[in-house]
Amino acid sequence: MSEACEVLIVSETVPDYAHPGDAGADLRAAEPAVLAPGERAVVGTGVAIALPDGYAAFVVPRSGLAAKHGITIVNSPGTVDAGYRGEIKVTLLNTDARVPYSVAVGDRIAQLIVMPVTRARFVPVDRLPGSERGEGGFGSTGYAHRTAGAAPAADSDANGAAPTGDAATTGEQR
Ligand SMILES: O=c1ccn([C@H]2C[C@H](O)[C@@H](COP(=O)(O)OP(=O)(O)OP(=O)(O)O)O2)c(=O)[nH]1
Repeated sequence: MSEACEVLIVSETVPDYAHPGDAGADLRAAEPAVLAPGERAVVGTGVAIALPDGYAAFVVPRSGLAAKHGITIVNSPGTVDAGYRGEIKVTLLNTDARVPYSVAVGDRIAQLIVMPVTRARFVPVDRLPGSERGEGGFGSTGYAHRTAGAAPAADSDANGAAPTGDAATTGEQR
């Protein structure tokens, strides 16, 4: 892991990294919330930071909450800009179809990953340089393995649209 960068913070509790080597520091709820099945809520964390120039922080879900309770973040990853001085908030979503989820003050609801970011200088051109992938994407390389009966129709994608590109014309296994 690279050297720590200093992040100024205003908060009653400082987000902590649970283990050495963890990428994300846990963000805790500063207010309670109850999410009915399928419902979302914007939950404050009581944390405000000032990132150094050239850095951003990303608000990402906790895998435990996702796997055990179906709790995710609507706009994952939420982007915290270096110039943002407001409270970091988490837009939680309860994806469980039946069970409501309650958030108590102090619950760890998300994690914050601080990263250096590059700003692009966009250069308009008429044609892009060639590449091995070309325009292939959205499943163009197919599936690694499917058991019989579980495979989607070979000639359509998830929306029922016919594929384009080489796989469609060569009959390559998708
Ligand atoms: O999950 C998130 C995402 C964003 N933010 C804060 C930090 C970020 O710097 C600011 C604006 O976020 P974003 O740029 O994603 O919002 P927007 O919808 O584009 O609104 P704006 O017009 O304010 O930029 O809101 C959060 O607290 N939590």
